[in-house]
Amino acid sequence: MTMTTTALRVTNDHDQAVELRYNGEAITFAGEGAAAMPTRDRNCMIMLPNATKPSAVSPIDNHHVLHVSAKANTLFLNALCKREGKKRTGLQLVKLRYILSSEQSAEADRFCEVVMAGVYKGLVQRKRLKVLINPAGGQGRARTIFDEQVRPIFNAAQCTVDVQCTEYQNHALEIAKQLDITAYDCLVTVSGDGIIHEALNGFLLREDALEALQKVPLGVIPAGTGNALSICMLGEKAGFDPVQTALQIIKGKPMALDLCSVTYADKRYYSFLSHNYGMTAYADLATEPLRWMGDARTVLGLVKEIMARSTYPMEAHLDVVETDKQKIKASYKAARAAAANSSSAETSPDAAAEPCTLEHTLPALDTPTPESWTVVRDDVAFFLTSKVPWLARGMLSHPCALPNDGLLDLLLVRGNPSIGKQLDVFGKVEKGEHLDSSIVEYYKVKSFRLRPIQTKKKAYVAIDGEHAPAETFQVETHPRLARVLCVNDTYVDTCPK
Ligand SMILES: Nc1ncnc2c1ncn2[C@@H]1O[C@H](COP(=O)(O)OP(=O)(O)OP(=O)(O)O)[C@@H](O)[C@H]1O
Repeated sequence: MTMTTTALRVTNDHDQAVELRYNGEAITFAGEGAAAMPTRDRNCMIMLPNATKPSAVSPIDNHHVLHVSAKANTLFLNALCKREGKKRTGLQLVKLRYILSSEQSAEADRFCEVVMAGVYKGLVQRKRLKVLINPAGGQGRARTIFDEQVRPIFNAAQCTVDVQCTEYQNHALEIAKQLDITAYDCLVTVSGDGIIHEALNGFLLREDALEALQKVPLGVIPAGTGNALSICMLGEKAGFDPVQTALQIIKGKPMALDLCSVTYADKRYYSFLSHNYGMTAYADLATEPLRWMGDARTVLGLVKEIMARSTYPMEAHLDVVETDKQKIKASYKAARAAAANSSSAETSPDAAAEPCTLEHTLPALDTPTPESWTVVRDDVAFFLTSKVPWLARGMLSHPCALPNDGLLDLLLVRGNPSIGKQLDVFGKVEKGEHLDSSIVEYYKVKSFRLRPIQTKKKAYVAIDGEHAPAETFQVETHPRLARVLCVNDTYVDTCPK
């Protein structure tokens, strides 16, 4: 269906006429004064409509228009536009100002209304954001990243921004637990995956946990060392970009996320990323004193483990759904296509889905698992389940993971394969090509129980990248329990051929 074009004639301050045209998909500029010379301020490029050079910003598509309004004879148009210049990439905040005549007020209001309805179709305008910044996250740059790159974009979109810095470990959990869920449209984390883990667990400690998780989606600004969720939503480059991720919060739709309950003998909490045992857990946790090395520390840890031919004994009980790699790849492709179809339909993709519940269905930890479950009793190089395809930049460990299929992807390497074969697997993990290796098993599982078997060598368990006891625990997936603002229908396409 083609939409009629709405137009508004304005003038720049050189008295040149400019016609703004909106066709339902983009704003374009025409007329004598359409050209504009960019002038920069500290945080944004302000296009002053009084110069003569042609503007490179037109057309501005719906996705990139943040706000348009008319007030006291001025039309304000805020957008994110491609940066100009050879070395520049990415998006930059642009603010345009035009002059309206006094008779134009009603016409300008109508124009703004049409544009705002179009560029925010199906979305919440002027979101009320609760922003949690971890000043200790990443290299301690979260506050600066937010103030310099993110806040100006939220302001330009006329969002209400309520900022709070986390002051100690689990502070984000406390804040989410107490949050007034009627006051906010989104809980934004400015840090790494650790703060997201805390916020989700805070929501889950509430009496109204389900309502809170559904009503207040997460928004993710990557400012930590590990930003797995952000990478999975936007890719390795844009997922690390504060501007692209700020736009995602403004223009994203809530995407359902499965969560997992993790049960130990004495506690239960929730995870959203991974459950890790063996050399991959060692590489993550035992190398923490080498943080100064950056990402290289985990590579070093893995190489050390492979060279030492380390194995870790364990007993795993698995509620297996699929073990055939080709079938898993085929259903991954089908699920991606289905997500795209349902999001292009008029009804929201969530409408067709089963309502989520918080019910725990697994047998107690000290009772046997169902007979239908598969038992793996073996020495393993590692046992790594994940809800996300990328666990870190350059680590596409679970290329068939989906945000809301109700399943975990298990990556398993048993026994003690040759050093060459193991190095080959880790060499290929960057692009997810390790899946086809003969030593890699890749399953879809619904739930599992893992019993690490103690030996003289210290064993590590990492849950969502954090230390967890190397004791028996079980994990159950809870489909579609949380929501996160995402500009795509599902995670970016990661499945190899
Ligand atoms: N003010 C604070 N001072 C110290 N630690 C904090 C503070 N606020 C939050 N934290 C803790 O910082 C930890 C790391 O947070 P997060 O994972 O989000 O960032 P990160 O840079 O990716 O960290 P890491 O590399 O440790 O995973 C969390 O355990 C959180 O509880």
